[in-house]
Amino acid sequence: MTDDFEGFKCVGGFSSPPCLAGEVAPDYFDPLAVDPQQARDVARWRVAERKRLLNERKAMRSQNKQYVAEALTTHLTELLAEQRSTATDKIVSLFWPIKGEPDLRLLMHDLHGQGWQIALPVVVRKAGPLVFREWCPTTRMTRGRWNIPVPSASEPELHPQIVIAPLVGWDAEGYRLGYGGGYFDRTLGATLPKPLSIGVGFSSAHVSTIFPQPHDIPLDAIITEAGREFERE
Ligand SMILES: Nc1nc2c(c(=O)[nH]1)N(C=O)[C@@H](CNc1ccc(C(=O)N[C@@H](CCC(=O)O)C(=O)O)cc1)CN2
Ligand SMILES: Nc1ncnc2c1ncn2[C@@H]1O[C@H](COP(=O)(O)OP(=O)(O)OP(=O)(O)O)[C@@H](O)[C@H]1O
Repeated sequence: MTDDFEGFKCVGGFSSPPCLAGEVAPDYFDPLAVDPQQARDVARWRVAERKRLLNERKAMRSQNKQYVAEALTTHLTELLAEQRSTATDKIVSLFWPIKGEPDLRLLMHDLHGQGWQIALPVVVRKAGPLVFREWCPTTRMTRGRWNIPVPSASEPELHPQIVIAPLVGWDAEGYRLGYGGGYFDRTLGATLPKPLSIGVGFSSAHVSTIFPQPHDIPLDAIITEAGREFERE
């Protein structure tokens, strides 16, 4: 490599940050670049779609919700039994139900009884990755951000191999719509090795596409009361 930059518009050297790549090599194509207008349109669409899906979920009869939680428990029990043989640590994260999410607390108890360690997500930093804290049936819960019940700060931090994420919406390519904080994407994007990610929610929360953006990380599987709606090859 030569140090002669005469021919280049940018004379900063070859260690230019990626945003200058187009100046160093004019034909450079940035696959992660987004059209700002399009990004704004997608963000606006997501706000409206979340609202619609959350209202629909709110209106669901509690009998139906209970049926969904039971069916999800059956499907997840089966899936986790398949994972059991390969999982070395047997740590799975679930969630404490909020805003009409399926209540999988009985599953949390069952799995704990089967020897799984259960972790719950905690927002420790706004716009940061989630931290997971250990939960067991006797754990004292406190209120975290947005009043979400979380294991108290004295509980140990865990690194789950399997992350079960609640869905506000989902599409058939494994993309998830959540509450709009970007927390699961940030967490999955920052965790190595990447945990197995499973989205769970209502079959009726299917949308034809969530218009995935570069920050969206597709899940490995999507489970609803109808069974495995999506599974990565
Ligand atoms: N049960 C459960 N726990 C979870 C999640 C989840 O989806 N479900 N999370 C998954 O990521 C994290 C919390 N993420 C959340 C992100 C936003 C809002 C929320 O209510 N946002 C407000 C807007 C507030 C603001 O902008 O300041 C709202 O939607 O009205 C709630 C949870 C961690 N714990
Ligand atoms: N890895 C990331 N790095 C930086 N910003 C991110 C990342 N992931 C998501 N975001 C930002 O978070 C915001 C919300 O993202 P998105 O609409 O995908 O949230 P969500 O998946 O519905 O929310 P949640 O996971 O909290 O339930 C977006 O503005 C996005 O730019």
